[in-house]
Amino acid sequence: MLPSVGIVKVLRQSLAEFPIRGLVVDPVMVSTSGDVLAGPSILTVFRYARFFCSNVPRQLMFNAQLFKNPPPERMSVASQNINVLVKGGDLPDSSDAIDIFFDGDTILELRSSRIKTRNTHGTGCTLASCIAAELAKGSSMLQAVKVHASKRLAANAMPRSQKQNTEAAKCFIESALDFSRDIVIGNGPQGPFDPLLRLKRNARNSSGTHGFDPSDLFLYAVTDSRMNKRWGRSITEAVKAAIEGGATIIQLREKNIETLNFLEAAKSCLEICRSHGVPLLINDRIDVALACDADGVHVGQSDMPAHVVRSLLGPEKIIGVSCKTPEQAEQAWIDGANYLGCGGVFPTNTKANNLTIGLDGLKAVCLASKLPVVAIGGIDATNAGSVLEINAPKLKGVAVVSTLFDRECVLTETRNLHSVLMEATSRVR
Ligand SMILES: Cc1ncc(COP(=O)(O)OP(=O)(O)O)c(N)n1
Ligand SMILES: Cc1ncsc1CCOP(=O)(O)O
Ligand SMILES: [Mg+2]
Repeated sequence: MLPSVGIVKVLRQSLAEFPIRGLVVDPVMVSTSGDVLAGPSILTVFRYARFFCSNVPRQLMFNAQLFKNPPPERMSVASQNINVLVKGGDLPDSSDAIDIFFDGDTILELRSSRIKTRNTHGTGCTLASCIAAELAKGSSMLQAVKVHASKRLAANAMPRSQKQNTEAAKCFIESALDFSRDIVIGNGPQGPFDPLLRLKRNARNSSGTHGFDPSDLFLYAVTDSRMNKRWGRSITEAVKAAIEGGATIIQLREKNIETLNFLEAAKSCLEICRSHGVPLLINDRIDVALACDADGVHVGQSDMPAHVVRSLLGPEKIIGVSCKTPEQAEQAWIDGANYLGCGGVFPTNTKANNLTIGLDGLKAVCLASKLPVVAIGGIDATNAGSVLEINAPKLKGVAVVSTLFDRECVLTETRNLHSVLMEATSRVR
C-alpha cells in the first residue's frame, strides 16, 4: 500500500539503488471493502512500473488518469511500456471472473469461472506477488499472468513443466481460492483466503463446532507438558507453534498436571485452535473436555469406554480410540468412535510398556477398520514416509509427541514433518 506521493518517491529512490528489471505495482487505491486508501494523484509517480494490477474500482481512476486525459507532462501507458491487468473479480453478478490484460498494444480478455466464496481478502496482493515471482523466474508478462484463452489448447499439449509456467499467477490464485472457499475465520463480510493452502476447511455445523473431517488426522500433534517444560515453553506456546507449522489436529495429553491448570491451558489452546480451524481434543479427561467445550476426546482401551464417552459428549463431538487389533477396531466402530489411534508402530519412550505392533500390525488394523486411522508411536521425519507408504486407504496420517515437542523449535519440526508427509502423500497417490 503506497498511500501518498511522498512514500512512492521514497520507494523510487530506494529502488534506484538496485538493478531492478521489472516492478509490479498493485496500487491498493481502494480496499476490497470500498475504502479509498490512496488518491489518484499517486499514479503520476508510478513511471518505473512494468506492471500494474488493478481491480475494477481502481480501473476507473486509471481511465481518468492514464488512458483518457493524460496530462502532457506524463507519457502514455504504451510509450512507458507499462502492462496493465484490470481485475474483474469485484464485478457483481457475473458468473465468470473476467480480467483484462493490456500490454500497451493489445487488449486480451482472460476469463475463468467465478469461485463463489466470501474468502477473497488478500487475493489481489497475492496475485501481484505471484506475477512478480514469475517475472523474476524469466516468464513473459502474459505468461506470468495467464495464457490467453485462445492459446489454451496449445498449452494443453505442452510438457507439464512449461504448462505450469504459462498459467502461473491466475491459476495459482484460482486454486488457492477454491481451497479456501469454506474456511471460516472471523465474522466480517469477508474472510482471508489461504495462499499456502494450509488452513482447514471448517464450515461449522449446527452447534457451532467443527464436524469431524478424516483429513484432519494428517498431522496430529499430541502435547506433553513435561517435554514442553524441559524446553521452557507453555502448552499454549507449543500448540500455537505446532499449528503454525502445519499441525491439522491437536490433542492435549497432559498426564502430570493439576486439573485447574489443565482446564486453563485447554481454554486458551481452544481459542487458538478455533481461530485456525484446527480441532482440539483432550486425552483421557472427559470432564476437562466437557468443561472447556473441546471438540472431542481421545481414550484408550483402559480408559472410559467409548460408548459411555459418546453418551456423555453427544453425537457431534469427536471421539478417538486407541486400537492395536482388528477386534478392537470393530468394537470402537460399534461404540460410536470417529477414528482410531493405532500403535505403537515403532518403539517409543513417550509411553511406558507400550507394545510395538510394527507396520504390519498397523496395516492389519487399517484393512479391518471401518473408521479412519492415525498411526502413532515412535514416528518422526525419518520414518513417517514409510508409514504412509503402507498405502492403506483408511490411514489418514500420523500422530506424534516427542518428534515435535521434545525438540528446541516446535515450529521448525512441525514444518519439516509436514513437508515429509506432503512428499510421501504425492508418492503414494
Ligand atoms: C492419537 C492417539 N492414539 C493413541 C493414543 C494413546 O491413548 P491411550 O492408549 O489411552 O494412552 P495414553 O495416551 O492415555 O497414555 C493417543 N493418546 N492418541
Ligand atoms: C501415546 C502413545 N500411544 C501409543 S504410542 C504413544 C506415544 C507416542 O509418542 P511419540 O510420538 O513420542 O513416540
Ligand atoms: Mg488414555
